[in-house]
Amino acid sequence: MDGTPNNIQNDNKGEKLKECNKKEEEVKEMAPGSSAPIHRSSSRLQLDLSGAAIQGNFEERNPTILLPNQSDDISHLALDIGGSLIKLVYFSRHEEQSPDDKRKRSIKKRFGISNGSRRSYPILGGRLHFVKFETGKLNECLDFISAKQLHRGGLDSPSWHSGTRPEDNTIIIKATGGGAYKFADVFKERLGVSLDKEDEMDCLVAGANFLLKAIRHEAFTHMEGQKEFVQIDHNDLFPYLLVNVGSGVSIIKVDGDGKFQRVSGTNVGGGTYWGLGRLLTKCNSFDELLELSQQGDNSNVDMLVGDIYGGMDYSKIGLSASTIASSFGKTISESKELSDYRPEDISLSLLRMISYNIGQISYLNALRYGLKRIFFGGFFIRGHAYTMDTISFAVHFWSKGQAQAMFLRHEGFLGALGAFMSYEKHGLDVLRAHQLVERFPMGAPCVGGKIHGPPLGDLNEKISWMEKFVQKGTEITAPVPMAPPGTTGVGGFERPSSRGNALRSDASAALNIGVLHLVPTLEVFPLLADPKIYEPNTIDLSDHSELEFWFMVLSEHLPDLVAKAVASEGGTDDAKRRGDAFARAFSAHLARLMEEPAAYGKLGLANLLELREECLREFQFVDAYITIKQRENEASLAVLPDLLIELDSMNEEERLLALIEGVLAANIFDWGSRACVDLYHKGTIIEIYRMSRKKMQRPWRASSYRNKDLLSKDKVNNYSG
Ligand SMILES: Nc1ncnc2c1ncn2[C@@H]1O[C@H](COP(=O)(O)OP(=O)(O)O)[C@@H](O)[C@H]1O
Ligand SMILES: CC(C)(COP(=O)(O)O)[C@@H](O)C(=O)NCCC(=O)O
Repeated sequence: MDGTPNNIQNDNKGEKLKECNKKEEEVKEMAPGSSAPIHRSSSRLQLDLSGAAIQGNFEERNPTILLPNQSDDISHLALDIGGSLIKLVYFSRHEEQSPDDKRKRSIKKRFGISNGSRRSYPILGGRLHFVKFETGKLNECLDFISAKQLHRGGLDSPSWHSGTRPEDNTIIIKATGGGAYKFADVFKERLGVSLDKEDEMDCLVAGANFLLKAIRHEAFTHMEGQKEFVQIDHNDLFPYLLVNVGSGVSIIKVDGDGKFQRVSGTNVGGGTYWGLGRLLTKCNSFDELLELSQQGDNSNVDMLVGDIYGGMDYSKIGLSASTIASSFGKTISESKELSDYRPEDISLSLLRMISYNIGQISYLNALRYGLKRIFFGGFFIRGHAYTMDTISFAVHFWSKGQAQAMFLRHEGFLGALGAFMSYEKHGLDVLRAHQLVERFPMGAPCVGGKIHGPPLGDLNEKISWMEKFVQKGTEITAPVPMAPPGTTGVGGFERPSSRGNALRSDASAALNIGVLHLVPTLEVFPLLADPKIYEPNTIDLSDHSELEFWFMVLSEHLPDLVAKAVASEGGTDDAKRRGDAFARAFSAHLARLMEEPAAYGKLGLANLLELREECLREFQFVDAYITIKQRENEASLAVLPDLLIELDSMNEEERLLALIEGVLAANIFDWGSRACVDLYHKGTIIEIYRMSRKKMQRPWRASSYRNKDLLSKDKVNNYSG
């Protein structure tokens, strides 16, 4: 199982590496030409605190602190340089701002206006981005960092922001993984940065704990093709087993924040699958190898129990005839060459062998420590349905259902996130789930199971790419292979069911994670009974008929929305082009979600509508309903004096009710009534107000709130957002 000297305890782990690290740090901390150590502040998030002042009332518990000299454009980068892949997590404070936003901010700055948040720094609003490169293509990674100037954020010098860089001021970036040692010189040479090395196991645990505590719907189970998100109770998270399947596999018992023990590991991991697979199949990429496995039949390569027992089960010990008795065992008894075997079969056999093995070793370790929950991370998992099913199957089978395999959406980024967390004062650790909002770049549609298109910086590029895409007439598909349930019952390693003709879309070249928007100003509605279990989505789209219904609603409504969006931008040719591109991108994402509702995490109706907004914004439609809003505002203002007279004539109680109903009428009511939407087309907002107060039936009072006739498709026409 393990048999290696790898079971290092947290307290003595990596002493040598640490020592070497320490020496380097000592050198770093000495100011040149002096014996005095300088304060090593460069590993902190770079906040310019000069001129900081409390704004407003000093007695307040959390007064706003104004940082007048703080640049908003902080980027912050952490790396995990592994045996196979380099993972980057970087933070951008205010990326992609319009010049207008910048102007507003500089005005605010000039007049000393804070961002309005009651919470004070150091909690930062911004975005966390996740990117990966192959370690063998280190130069691409360096080019990326350099092009985006991500390493700038590592420089703790106010003067940097004004453009001068003192010669002796070294940029320091947090990094973990073996490559932080191996490639330290290259980083120094190419980017002039020093890698501040963090222990890999520390980082994996910190990353996993952060994700499990801070991100809603981070963990999920995957059994027989079914993905189910698991709500983790923060107070009942520890202990758990963390299995990181990277090039090799580390198995860690986690008891708390910073409290863990690496209890085992195995050298048969992701590197084994990819390395052996490449040699045996001549595949050019990991994804190609994984894709091949989808068409494989491992019984051509593996020796099954039935092969040994003349087609019979060995039921006495619980093994069916189709159970793999020996991976690749069939290849010894035949006088065949490698070329006589189908690469597809080899890939599948290898994938099953390694996944089962990892599942089994993990289970044994869970058993050893009495743990019920096993979280699997690392890029070997690749969001790949069949891999996850296989691992889950092994854990379930061996533990007789006592232990559970769970997977993490940010599977490959645990280490990089942990390295990021090791920057002091980024404030991330105190952010809570509701302050992290995940958004997906909507510009590039999904074709053949892959999100296509280059990383587009410029909208024109995005549109011209979209045009090419349309010209080609490429069919938009997002196949989700779901073979019929294939287990025969007597146990053993049967074939898990999520296998089919093509790779699942979330195992495509793109990552199935978005950008994490950190919004520290978001607060939980104080009257919620239990914010932890509150689910804002009243319509759960994991019910496929519900999803189909909404897919149809949104698709049918799309031309109308595009027309409005184009009109909102003056109906110009450019707006038409953008509208067309938006429609294609959004349709492609809808198609993907139809095939795989959980592709972007747990999906509810609110997410779908938010996704549509996001997509509109990506094609630079600021507000598709602006012209209608203007029309409504004008109409409302015209009748406002009469309305005020009417309200004034009421007694206080009546008036309050009328006011509340009026506010709701314009917002909630239109979500539920076809009649209301008809009014939009014929009348004005004020008419809706009057109608809602007089004779229209309120949909939320109807016996069947979820009745689809009441929840008409027209409710998506609402523009109140
Ligand atoms: N594009 C890819 N290129 C190479 N390996 C990949 C790729 N995508 C997934 N993998 C798998 O992920 C493994 C690396 O996982 P990762 O968690 O990044 O570990 P490491 O830190 O060792 O690089 C590879 O060994 C391979 O099995
Ligand atoms: C040495 C490693 C920690 C490096 O991490 P990786 O780059 O594979 O993510 C890992 O490969 C590992 O745990 N290997 C297993 C070695 C063993 O326990 O047998």
